[in-house]
Amino acid sequence: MVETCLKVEGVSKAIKKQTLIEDISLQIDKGNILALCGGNGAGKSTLLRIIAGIYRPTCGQVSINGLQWAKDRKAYAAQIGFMPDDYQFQHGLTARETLTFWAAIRKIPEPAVTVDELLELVGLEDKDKMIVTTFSKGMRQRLLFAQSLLAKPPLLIMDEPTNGLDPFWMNEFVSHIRRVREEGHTVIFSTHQLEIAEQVADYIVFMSGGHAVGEGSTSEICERYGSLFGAFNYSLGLTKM
Ligand SMILES: Nc1ncnc2c1ncn2[C@@H]1O[C@H](COP(=O)(O)OP(=O)(O)OP(=O)(O)O)[C@@H](O)[C@H]1O
Repeated sequence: MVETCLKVEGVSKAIKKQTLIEDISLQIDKGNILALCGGNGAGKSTLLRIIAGIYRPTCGQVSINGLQWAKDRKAYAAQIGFMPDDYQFQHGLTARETLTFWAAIRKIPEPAVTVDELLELVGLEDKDKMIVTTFSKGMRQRLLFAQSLLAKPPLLIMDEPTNGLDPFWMNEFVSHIRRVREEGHTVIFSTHQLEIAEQVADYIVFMSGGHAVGEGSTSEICERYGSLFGAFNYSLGLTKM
């Protein structure tokens, strides 16, 4: 029987009378990958932050493996690894110290994946003593990706994970995410890179103006609209089919 990992039901968020997202519902079966696609300001990051427990929804609810943030924060937090799109790194810490620091904050005394393994996975093993604030954008992204895997969480939430990656690391990212899925993890990520979504996502949700404006399995969408790009333009009302 297929089990649901993530369930988002009627979620809206307003800040100071401005509606950021409205009445979003979606779900992901365990071991599947969902990509959120949409233009700038569509509401992707807002939705991911709500799922990660960083923002409280104004209404609606989110459950991960049956757990809700409001009812049991600790158990909910243990379900997730979050890769933010923008992060101010702790000043003065090396790459190794940064991962150890996050493991301590998340109370992972013996991480499921060791810091050495993670540094190697993201190709930073020989940069482990470098101060992270001197890293390039792509190197920072790779370190953020590594930290999201620290606890080998059931649900990985990633905001623009391939932003700033060079073509080699973009391919590596695709391989890592496929491996993560093979290990039974569930993934939700946002991206502007439709080719990445096409390569790894089982399911796509298009967002525009804070609403979910189209969704379907990647293969169905590509068959129906010719490509994700065609569906993206259609979902934004840029082309008529
Ligand atoms: N803290 C906030 N306070 C007020 N408005 C916000 C806040 N955060 C985001 N917004 C607004 O909410 C809307 C959705 O923003 P969000 O960052 O979720 O979009 P996005 O789809 O992730 O965009 P992008 O692709 O450009 O990263 C935008 O209009 C943005 O200006």
